[in-house]
Amino acid sequence: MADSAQAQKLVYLVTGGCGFLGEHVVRMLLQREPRLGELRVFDRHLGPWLEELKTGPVRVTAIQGDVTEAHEVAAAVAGAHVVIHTAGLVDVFGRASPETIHEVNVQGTRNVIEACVQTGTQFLVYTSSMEVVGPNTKGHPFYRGNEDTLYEAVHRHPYPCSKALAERLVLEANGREVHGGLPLVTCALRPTGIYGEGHQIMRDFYRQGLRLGGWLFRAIPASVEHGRVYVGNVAWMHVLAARELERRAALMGGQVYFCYDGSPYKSYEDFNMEFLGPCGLQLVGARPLLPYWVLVFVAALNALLQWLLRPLVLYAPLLNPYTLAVANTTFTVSTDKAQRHFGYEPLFSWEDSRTRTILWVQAAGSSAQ
Ligand SMILES: NC(=O)C1=CN([C@@H]2O[C@H](COP(=O)(O)OP(=O)(O)OC[C@H]3O[C@@H](n4cnc5c(N)ncnc54)[C@H](O)[C@@H]3O)[C@@H](O)[C@H]2O)C=CC1
Ligand SMILES: C[C@H](CCCC(C)(C)O)[C@H]1CC[C@H]2[C@@H]3[C@H](O)CC4=CC(=O)CC[C@]4(C)[C@H]3CC[C@]12C
Repeated sequence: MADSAQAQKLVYLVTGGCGFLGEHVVRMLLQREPRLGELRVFDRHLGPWLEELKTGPVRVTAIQGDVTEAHEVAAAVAGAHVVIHTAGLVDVFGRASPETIHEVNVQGTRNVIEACVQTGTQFLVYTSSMEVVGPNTKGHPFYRGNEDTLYEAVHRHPYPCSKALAERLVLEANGREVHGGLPLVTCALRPTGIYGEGHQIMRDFYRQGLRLGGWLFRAIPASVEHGRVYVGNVAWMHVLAARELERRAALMGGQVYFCYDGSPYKSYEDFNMEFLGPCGLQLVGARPLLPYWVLVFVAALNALLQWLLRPLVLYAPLLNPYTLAVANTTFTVSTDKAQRHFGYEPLFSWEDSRTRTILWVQAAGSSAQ
């Protein structure tokens, strides 16, 4: 009986499977989930790289769909054993409207939950974010905190608001009866700032540095620590959590886990230099070159320009009051909850993560020339 249960092949669905994190989750499942029988990759935009995966031993089904369309989600979820819901609109730059962010991140998540309930899918892993906790609007530091650290989570920006609401929906859905009578088991993983192969903002910083003759200019004090985690380890954590939800339902159901690994605690810019430095860039200044009030002023000006220009053109620079506050507030985690609850250990050391990211930045940078 135990043998036949072990031999059972499972159907996994990854929403947002063609995004930065989603692609790593998809590839990790194919490499490291022995019970995988079929992998459904659901995304609004399917990547051409999916084709090469279709020649392997696991059946890979690409599904072009929108999480805001309940019927499309239900069709994709039907018959799946496990859903990893990573699709989301990651926008802190004002590219999308608050309504669209809410629709994708909150209503999309509601659709995924309801689809699980209607079709009898029992296991749901949700990609949440550190942003559901903070940094808060008051700029309070969160220093080496864990899942139980008390922190005043106050959100105003549409992205963290939407992630917090969606996470709550997922956690509250734990224990709901799904079609067939069994309970839904859910958990939420909260990555800090993810980096690694495919990280577009890192690539943009690299290209910007190249345009400026190899220089980047420090804007944030080196003393402000920003939590970062390697994409391969975040993907591995999703795969392990999804695998262990069944065996450890009572312990893991309804729980949140920060994503962590051995990446060093550094400021956002100093951390990026771990990769951009070996690619030939230099960060100028031991201290920020501009006084903080100038950055606050430019960020506010950018927000005003975005609002004024919106009828004519989309103006969405990296610097705005929200991104400045996030980059300028210490937020780091120190926890072993995922290790205690489901045996997570980072698959990639810091050295591996760093080397892989450097190689990718070099390749991505040269392909831009
Ligand atoms: N990038 C980061 O540093 C962090 C990301 N996260 C979360 O991780 C998840 C993945 O983020 P990334 O990979 O960075 O973003 P991404 O933008 O690269 O990937 C998101 C994927 O979701 C898909 N998607 C968006 N709207 C959709 C819709 N309506 N229907 C179907 N698919 C849709 C996109 O096409 C994309 O492939 C998100 O839920 C995000 O909130 C959490 C913490 C940090
Ligand atoms: C773009 C910011 C850095 C620019 C600062 C400037 C203009 C002074 O150089 C990024 C700083 C921190 C990033 C965010 C953070 O890593 C946490 C995140 C979690 C998520 O769930 C989504 C992405 C993000 C909000 C991430 C976005 C870019 C930064 C704000």
